[in-house]
Amino acid sequence: MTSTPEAPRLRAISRPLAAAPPLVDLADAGNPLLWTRGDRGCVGIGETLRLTFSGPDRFAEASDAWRAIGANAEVDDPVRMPGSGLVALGAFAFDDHSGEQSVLIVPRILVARHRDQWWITETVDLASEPASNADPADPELPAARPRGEWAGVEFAAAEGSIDAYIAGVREATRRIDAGGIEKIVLARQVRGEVPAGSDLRFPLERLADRYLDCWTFAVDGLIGASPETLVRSTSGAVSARVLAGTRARHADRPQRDAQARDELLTSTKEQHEHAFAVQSVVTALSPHVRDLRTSEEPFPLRLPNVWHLATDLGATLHEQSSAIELVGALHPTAAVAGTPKSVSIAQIAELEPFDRGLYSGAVGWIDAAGDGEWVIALRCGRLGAADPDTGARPFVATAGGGIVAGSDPEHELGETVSKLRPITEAFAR
Ligand SMILES: C=C(O[C@@H]1C=C(C(=O)O)C=C[C@H]1O)C(=O)O
Repeated sequence: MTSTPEAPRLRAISRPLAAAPPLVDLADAGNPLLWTRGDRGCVGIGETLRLTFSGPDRFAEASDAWRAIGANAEVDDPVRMPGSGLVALGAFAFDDHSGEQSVLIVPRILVARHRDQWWITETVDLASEPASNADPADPELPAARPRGEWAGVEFAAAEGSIDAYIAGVREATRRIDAGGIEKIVLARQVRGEVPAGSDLRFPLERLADRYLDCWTFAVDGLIGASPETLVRSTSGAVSARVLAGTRARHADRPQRDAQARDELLTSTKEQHEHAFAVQSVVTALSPHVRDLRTSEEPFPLRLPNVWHLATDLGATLHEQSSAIELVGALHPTAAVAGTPKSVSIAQIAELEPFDRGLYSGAVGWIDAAGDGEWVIALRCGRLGAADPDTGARPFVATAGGGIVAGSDPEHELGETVSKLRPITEAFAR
């Protein structure tokens, strides 16, 4: 269901900038809207439009709504880059039946950077701002607000949740042994509390500085740094990165670390699981693209917390599919659901005692041309509503992994600890 039956009339004005402060500095301290990796990305300040979606058709409805908004918009964009002009940032829930809403947010001001090119976009809703309609002015770069407090967040697993996770992994392997399913991705959660007045730019800056091969994001309270590009679609070029297979890093013991990497590269089980994950993305993407190619051998992707087995895909878009349509076609991949897809989704609903919400859904951005970049919402947590007395906000982080025949529950638990590290460390004091 979309929350706006008729497309609003938006006006977006983009202008090049000579330079700007670091994107993180410009973000709102309490409700950041950010998408960044190295010398690229964007930050949103204020909100002109928020669309919400839910249910099994959330991607199709979002794609249609965005197309209508684009067709109805006045866009003045001499910058002409992917991500200039009218842009929305968004986050989509994992499950068709999630109680959490998927969103597209058009910020009032968007400051964006692509290497040494900077630009600013201001988007207004013409219905609610008739005065500015008469005399459109160039957008002004807002000043970065001074940093506030960061007292840190400590995380804990809810009582019984680790036992429940272990029992879930055991039951998943039992069901896999019984046949009809090869892989089920199971996750668990830890919870912390963000004190009132905390400046979320502290953890965001840590994520962005440490996880250089990841997209650091903050959209509607979903905060994290994901290594897995679901799809990037810019000017007809489509790419994706598939991850499956994980080992903890041993950054202070180089030999042990190299051994972990080699184990991952030579394990038949991991290679098999990885091939499945790649195949699921190839199958989903094929109807929309031509010249689909993959990196030859899975390569080891080194992140500060884990090694992953990775494959990069590239292709050419052969029809007018928007980035959100591609996301809808790909989601959920075997990396976050399992194989076969529909059976594994049903198993997750039975075996995980919580609604995943936006975790393992998709987070990214789309522009008026339908170009965009979306990652799988991993290595992240979600802020909840503030306590009316204390102002503190709950923050729930989720991480999981693929369970296959022979998976060891303790080992899987350890893997979730490694995958939670980006968040637990970035949010620490
Ligand atoms: C499910 C997660 O990660 C996914 C699962 C992986 C695995 O099972 O090896 C590896 C990378 C991700 O595709 C997570 O981080 O929560």
